[in-house]
Amino acid sequence: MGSHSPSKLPAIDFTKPELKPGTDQWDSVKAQVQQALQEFGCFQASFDKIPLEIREKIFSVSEELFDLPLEIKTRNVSKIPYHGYIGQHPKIPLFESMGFDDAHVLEKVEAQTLTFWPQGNTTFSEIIQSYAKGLRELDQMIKRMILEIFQVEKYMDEHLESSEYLLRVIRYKGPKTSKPQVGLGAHTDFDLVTILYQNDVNGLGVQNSSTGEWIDWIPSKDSFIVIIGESLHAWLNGRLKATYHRVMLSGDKPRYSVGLFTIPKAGYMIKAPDELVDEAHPMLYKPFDYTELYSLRFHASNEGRYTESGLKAYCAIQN
Ligand SMILES: O=C(O)CCC(=O)C(=O)O
Ligand SMILES: [Fe+2]
Repeated sequence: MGSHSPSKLPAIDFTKPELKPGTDQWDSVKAQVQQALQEFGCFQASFDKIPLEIREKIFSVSEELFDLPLEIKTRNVSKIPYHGYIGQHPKIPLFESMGFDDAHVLEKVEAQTLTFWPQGNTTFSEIIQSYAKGLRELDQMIKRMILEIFQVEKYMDEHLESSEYLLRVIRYKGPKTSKPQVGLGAHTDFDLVTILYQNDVNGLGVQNSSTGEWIDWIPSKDSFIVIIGESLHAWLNGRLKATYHRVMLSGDKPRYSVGLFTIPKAGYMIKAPDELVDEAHPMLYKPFDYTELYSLRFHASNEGRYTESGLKAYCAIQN
């Protein structure tokens, strides 16, 4: 049920066994998604298709990865800014992150694993891959529901074909203070949809897109946070806002989190479909290529990715 009160994030249950398009259950969950997105711009999803063991181990294998020497971690490189290793950044000193492109594909993860452990690390690659593969199912259900809500579900195949998955594991050092410190400043993500999961050290806050109120997320082992990114905001011609979120930390325990990001493929132009453009909703953004714009934005700003949205600055249409 979408249990709402002003300072609690809507919670939606995706654990129903027969959650298939066209069923009553689907429509009832979709109605909750619609309400949550309209009122809040974000929600928490419970989802149990990833075995609990994998959900627990994702943090211990992350720890193993982050405990590697820096010169090994920095082998995690990517053409796209922020997809590879990030750490020791003066603006976000507590934060460290590594990315895995196409993490749901075992061979891809295995190949990347070899850059960290030349002799291989089967446990590591299998946990990463099964986590990403399981969560991809949730991502695709949510995307289909969103397209149905705006009656553009005929574009579902195009969405699936034009996007790819990036899994990022993140560690925040405990700041060793009792007063909360910034782990990651308030920002929107630039992708389509992000699904976040974390260990038992809280810290994520999300902003209600209607009221501006910040809500601390109190997670549980089977709940994930679903965040709308700028690329989906643009593709939907503004029907949904991108979700502002941030991480604040206190104490000395490290916080581990993991994000599944859906990224439009390089070369794919994000452009709102005709069905979503009319007199009441003039086209908001010029078509853009995620990779190109993201790189441009990243390089143009000293703060890298952690600035406010660059989308308006680069491609807003003056209506
Ligand atoms: O650590 C988290 O929960 C949030 C991470 C995040 O917002 C990001 O990497 O974009
Ligand atoms: Fe984010």
